[in-house]
Amino acid sequence: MSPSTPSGLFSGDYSALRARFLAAARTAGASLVEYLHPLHGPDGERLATDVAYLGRNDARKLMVLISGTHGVEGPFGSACQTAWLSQNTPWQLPDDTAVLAIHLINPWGTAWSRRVNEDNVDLNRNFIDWQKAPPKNERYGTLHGALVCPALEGPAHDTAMEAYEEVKRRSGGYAGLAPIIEAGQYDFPDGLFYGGDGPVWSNRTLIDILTTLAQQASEVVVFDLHTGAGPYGYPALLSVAESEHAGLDWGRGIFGPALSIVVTGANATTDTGIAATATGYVSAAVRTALPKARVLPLVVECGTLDGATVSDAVQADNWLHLFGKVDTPLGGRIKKTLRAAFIPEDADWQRACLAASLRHFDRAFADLKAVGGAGPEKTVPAAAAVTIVAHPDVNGPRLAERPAIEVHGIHKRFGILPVLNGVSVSAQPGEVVSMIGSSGSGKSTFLRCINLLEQPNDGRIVIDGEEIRMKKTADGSAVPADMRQVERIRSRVGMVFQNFNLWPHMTVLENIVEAPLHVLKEERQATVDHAHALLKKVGLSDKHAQYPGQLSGGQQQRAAIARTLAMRPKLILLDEPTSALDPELVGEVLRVIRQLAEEGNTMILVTHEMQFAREVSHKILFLHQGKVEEEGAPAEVFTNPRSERMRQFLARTF
Ligand SMILES: Nc1ncnc2c1ncn2[C@@H]1O[C@H](COP(=O)(O)OP(=O)(O)OP(=O)(O)O)[C@@H](O)[C@H]1O
Repeated sequence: MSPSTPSGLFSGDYSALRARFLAAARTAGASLVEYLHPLHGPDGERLATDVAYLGRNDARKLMVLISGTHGVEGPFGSACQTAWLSQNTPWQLPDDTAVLAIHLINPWGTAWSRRVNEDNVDLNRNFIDWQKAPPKNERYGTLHGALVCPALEGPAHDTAMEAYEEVKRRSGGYAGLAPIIEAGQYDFPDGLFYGGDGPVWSNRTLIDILTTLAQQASEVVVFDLHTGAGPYGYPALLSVAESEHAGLDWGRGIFGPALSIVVTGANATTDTGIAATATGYVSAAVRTALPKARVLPLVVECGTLDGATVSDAVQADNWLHLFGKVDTPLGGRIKKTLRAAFIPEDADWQRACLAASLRHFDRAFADLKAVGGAGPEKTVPAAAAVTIVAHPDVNGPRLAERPAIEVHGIHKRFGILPVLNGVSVSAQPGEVVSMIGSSGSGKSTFLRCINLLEQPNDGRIVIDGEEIRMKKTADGSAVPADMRQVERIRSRVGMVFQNFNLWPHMTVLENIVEAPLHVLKEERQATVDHAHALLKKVGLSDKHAQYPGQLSGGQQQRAAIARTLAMRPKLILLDEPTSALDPELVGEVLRVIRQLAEEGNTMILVTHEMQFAREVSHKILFLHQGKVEEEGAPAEVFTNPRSERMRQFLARTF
């Protein structure tokens, strides 16, 4: 891979970055350790920080590369790591020298295109000494109200803007404000440059990685890879320190005037574009974590747009996550602006930043190898990779995962006929819940209430953390308060019906691409490619040009499942997906559903296929006359049913 052709290396897609890095690390012969993050990415993907280690475990000289401290900047650091690992293949290392590449230390931020982490924490302000009270930033407090204003327009917005502009004028423009705002603050969890209230997951993970894999080293060079400050396309090489230390002289010796040293402090200044007033940098953390080593902490900082523009983009993104919605046109624009402020879609910028960074790595690495005399270099065996899956959280409580769906106390009447009498269910991401029960017990009605194909008369529905807002009508029953919200949430919930519901006048392919093109406004070619991939997955590659009427029932249902998956749903509801099929066609549809379960899709399944429900589900709900009569793990419910009704039902159906 040549740095003159970086196309694709800077992709904003977390999974693509990860796949490229892992492939490069494996080819280089690295051992890999995966630190799983407790949360998922926007497409439901598992998030992790990947760690590649090249060389002997007892190597006393170590080069460390860290990417993604600020999530949205991750594509730059990832590109550097991937290109450097690839460029040096086959790897020649002396016995005493090793390389440690820490890929996307804030994986949530990269996956969700945020500078901060999942708790709105700026990781580069989080590495403070938490035994002491966090630093105070009184002047940020005076600006907070103007920086975090809920209104985008109108009098409240105008007042906030006037206040902000006034302080900016008095400070001599954004350059005067930046040292206040970017110094970090520990009092406003919804604010900018928030440092947190304790060590966050990425902090604990970085320290665990260094403690586990770097303790043996006595000479350590660390690169932390950033974008967004300094002049456009000119990567600056910095070393950030709270005071002079031996590593800084080492850095001066290697890089001479090319290295800018930034000594931080309450009133410190720098013209590098970063905040000299801040504390809690990664650079401080690596020195604290490796107290016995001489550490040279380096930062590569690639300038993009001017400071005020980058700051506006960060501020807008903070507004979006506090008060707006990401999946709206405005949300899309804010995200695009934020990404462009940190990773310009400009091949020249990307090429220049990548090439300069790789030169810095080469230069530092050559010096590191020479420290104390360079030993003979040996080729790293290509098959040395050992994959260890590390547990995600070693030092603190694991963050609770947000349920994919929570439904509380649903009531539904048809006229005077009560059908659902307070039914509740919840499913964690990746769980399959099956609803069983006699005909007429309310299973399908419940499923249809979840995505408001039927309007429940009472109850609460929370999908992927967002509650469907309801209001009461004159007769006291509840109806959705905002149909646009319902439409938006519905687009995240896939439904597979008993009778397939394919459009008869459209080909299979047209059926699949219809909603992604018109509802999600996806780009045509990408949608068509995705549709073909889904048809392959459900075993219908050769049927894309046929009309539903030309397919068997089993094939139609598999096409309907592909159509549901094309919307990349967070949750899939399946309403008796096999009950309209001839018995010999049931198996092919169940196989596809089983595959979806194994791939970690969250599903609620209404079915009469008891054996299948038992095998595939995490939880079973038995409904009787509109109430949950029994609920539990399949092994419990099917083997030791508690209620007499459940026993009778099983006796009839098994
Ligand atoms: N639109 C409707 N109007 C009036 N009654 C309805 C309507 N939909 C369902 N019902 C009634 O609500 C009750 C529950 O029906 P539902 O289809 O939810 O049950 P089910 O458990 O899914 O049954 P099955 O397993 O037979 O599909 C039934 O008595 C049904 O007749």
